[in-house]
Amino acid sequence: MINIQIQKQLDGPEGPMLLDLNLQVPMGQLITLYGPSGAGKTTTLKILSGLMQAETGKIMVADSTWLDTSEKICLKPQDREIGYVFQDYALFPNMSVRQNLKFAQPKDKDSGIVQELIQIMELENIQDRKPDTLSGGQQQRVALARALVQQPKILLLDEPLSALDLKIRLKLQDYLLQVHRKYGLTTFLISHDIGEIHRLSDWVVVLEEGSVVRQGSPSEIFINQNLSGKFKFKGEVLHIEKNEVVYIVTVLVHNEVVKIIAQESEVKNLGIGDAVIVASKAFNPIIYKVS
Ligand SMILES: Nc1ncnc2c1ncn2[C@@H]1O[C@H](COP(=O)(O)OP(=O)(O)OP(=O)(O)O)[C@@H](O)[C@H]1O
Repeated sequence: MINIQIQKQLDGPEGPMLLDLNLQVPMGQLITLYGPSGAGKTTTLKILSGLMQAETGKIMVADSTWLDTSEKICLKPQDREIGYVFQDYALFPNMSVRQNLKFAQPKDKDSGIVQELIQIMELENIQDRKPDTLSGGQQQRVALARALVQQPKILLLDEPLSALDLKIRLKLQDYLLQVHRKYGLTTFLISHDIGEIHRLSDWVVVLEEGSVVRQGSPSEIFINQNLSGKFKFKGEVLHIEKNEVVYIVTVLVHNEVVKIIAQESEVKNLGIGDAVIVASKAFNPIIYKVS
């Protein structure tokens, strides 16, 4: 179990904001932090990694205490067995792919891991190249491999795929799931992409203004939302994207872009540019064509 209880005063988007979390998650899961900009998602990952300090709090990972402000315990980032991947790849530009991985490898750890990750992440053909000769997707594969060379228990992913186009993103999601499972990691992902969250996550934690406002499985969070009142509005279909089990329909309503989860039967006759009504039905939004 990972037990996170942290408090930190932040300068929120609309003034002072208290990041105040009390979160328990089982080891081995892929947990997504979801929520509006400025909610405190990145700060949470930074405090977990030890790159930023909480004012008060406690972080327990299985039996080990990473942080306990009342006991003045605060493990250094390098002692926390964490791998971190950001949106920008932050690779060493003067080193080849293999050298980037070798450099990250702890001296006392298994030397076979670099070769293993080169194979898993399919980096053989680019292992002697420098990062600036690689595409974004290739660089992000290297960044992921480099984080895993350290054989972390916990992988922190701060919107690692958001700069990539959809096709590459889907491929990278497969790599992510593969390594998450193979190495028995506990992974914290920040993502705004509902399709990605559905594909990858076991558990979703929704943060707003520094607090957890909801948590549950992706379906509980995005499909079975209990909407309090009925609503109905007209819009235009901008995009339809198939996820493994559902469709995500992007609809323009006035100046708002809204994403709706829909079943196959609901999108069968829908096309880009169609006028639609988005309405609540028995607490779940449904979508249907009006012209
Ligand atoms: N060291 C700090 N001290 C005070 N305020 C901070 C500090 N670091 C970040 N903040 C503020 O805390 C708020 C939350 O930032 P954070 O980066 O955690 O949000 P986020 O949910 O990751 O947002 P986004 O989705 O835009 O990346 C922001 O308003 C930010 O300006």
